[in-house]
Amino acid sequence: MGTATVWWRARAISAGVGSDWRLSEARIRTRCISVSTRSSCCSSPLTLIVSSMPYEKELAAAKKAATLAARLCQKVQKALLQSDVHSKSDKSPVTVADYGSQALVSFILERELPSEPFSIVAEEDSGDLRKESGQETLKRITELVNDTLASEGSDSFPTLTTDDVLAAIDNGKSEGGPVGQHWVLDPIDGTKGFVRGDQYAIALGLLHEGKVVLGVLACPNLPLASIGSNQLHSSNEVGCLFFAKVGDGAYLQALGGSTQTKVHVCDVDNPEEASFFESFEAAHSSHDLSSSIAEKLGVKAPPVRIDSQAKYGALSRGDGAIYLRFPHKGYREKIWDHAAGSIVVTEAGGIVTDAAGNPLDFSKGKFLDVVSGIIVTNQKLMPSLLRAVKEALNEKASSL
Ligand SMILES: Nc1ncnc2c1ncn2[C@@H]1O[C@H](COP(=O)(O)O)[C@@H](OP(=O)(O)O)[C@H]1O
Ligand SMILES: [Mg+2]
Ligand SMILES: [Mg+2]
Ligand SMILES: [Mg+2]
Repeated sequence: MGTATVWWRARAISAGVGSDWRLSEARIRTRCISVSTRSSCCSSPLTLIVSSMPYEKELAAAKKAATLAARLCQKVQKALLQSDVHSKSDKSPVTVADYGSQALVSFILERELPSEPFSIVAEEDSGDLRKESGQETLKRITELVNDTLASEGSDSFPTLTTDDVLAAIDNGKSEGGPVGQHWVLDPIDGTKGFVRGDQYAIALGLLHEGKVVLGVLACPNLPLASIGSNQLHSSNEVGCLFFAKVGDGAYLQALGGSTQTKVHVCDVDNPEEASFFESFEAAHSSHDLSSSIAEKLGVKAPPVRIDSQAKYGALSRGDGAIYLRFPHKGYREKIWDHAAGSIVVTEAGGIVTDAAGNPLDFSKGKFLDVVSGIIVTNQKLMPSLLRAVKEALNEKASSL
């Protein structure tokens, strides 16, 4: 077999696995306990017996970690004190909740999956918390983490010290890359939205050999009902947990707990009926360029501007049809801003590419090198969206 992923069509014979499965070569190697070749009574070329659903326990651990982190963030957002917001060296905001969420997710994953090699590529680091000026903040974060663990209602968690919290945050120093398994964490995506009291997400993905194989998006402020422009809101309840595993579809459940429902991107093929999402912050994505693209495509609805990967979640359940992201010159996208969101959307039937139509490559370390921007939509609209993007980018280049 070559090193490229080979997709097998196989029948998984295991409790709860009744349908056909697509399993990658790597997953077959790690999960398969027995392989029998074609026999006279079997029409499929291979019958695989798998020990368990692939990435099942990783998904359970990721959901638990993201749900607890969301609880911590909700508590902080409710009573956001000025002293809880700090500025990083790049002048972007970071709060006690960003650090607390990263410490909590790192701690839970390592604890829940003790037999697996542990690597996380995460946004925050403990540098500022190790300085004299960071000691009060570190104490506050440690309290928040311990209070959240205690609220789990299980006394099996130890009380973490400030050193434990620093170590858990620094687990996130991994560089990722094309080999092995790496968690990818944005402890709060949309910190500016979080501080404003708006949308944010806890975004956790898993890379296997450079590909995203699992993603969880906790969106504490996203309504459970659609936020699509022409939907009647049937409920005011907020808090969504989106999750997806490769080959298994995308699902949504209430963050507070409920049965899961399978989600699918909308199947609009007429751009006049499509609505699109973009960043709330014009500094993160050019609103001028997206409006030019929307106009060329024939989109009539005004943009829906929300913070964070909640945009990917909303798109995965068909609240809108398109997500446009065009950072300003010189900005390099990071894998934690897209890993979880992209698998949720692709497993819901959507497509995520850069502005030239290339798939996103998560195997190059913490940066995502994309051509011009990131676009997301359904299969039907993608060809015309790509044409509109190309035209708008050419127009912009010739006007400079
Ligand atoms: N100048 C810039 N251009 C594009 N993205 C930026 C940016 N500055 C920050 N970001 C990223 O945009 C993310 C938020 O995206 P959105 O605008 O969709 O809410 C931020 O995530 P964090 O909030 O995790 O830092 C940050 O990584
Ligand atoms: Mg982010
Ligand atoms: Mg963040
Ligand atoms: Mg940030």
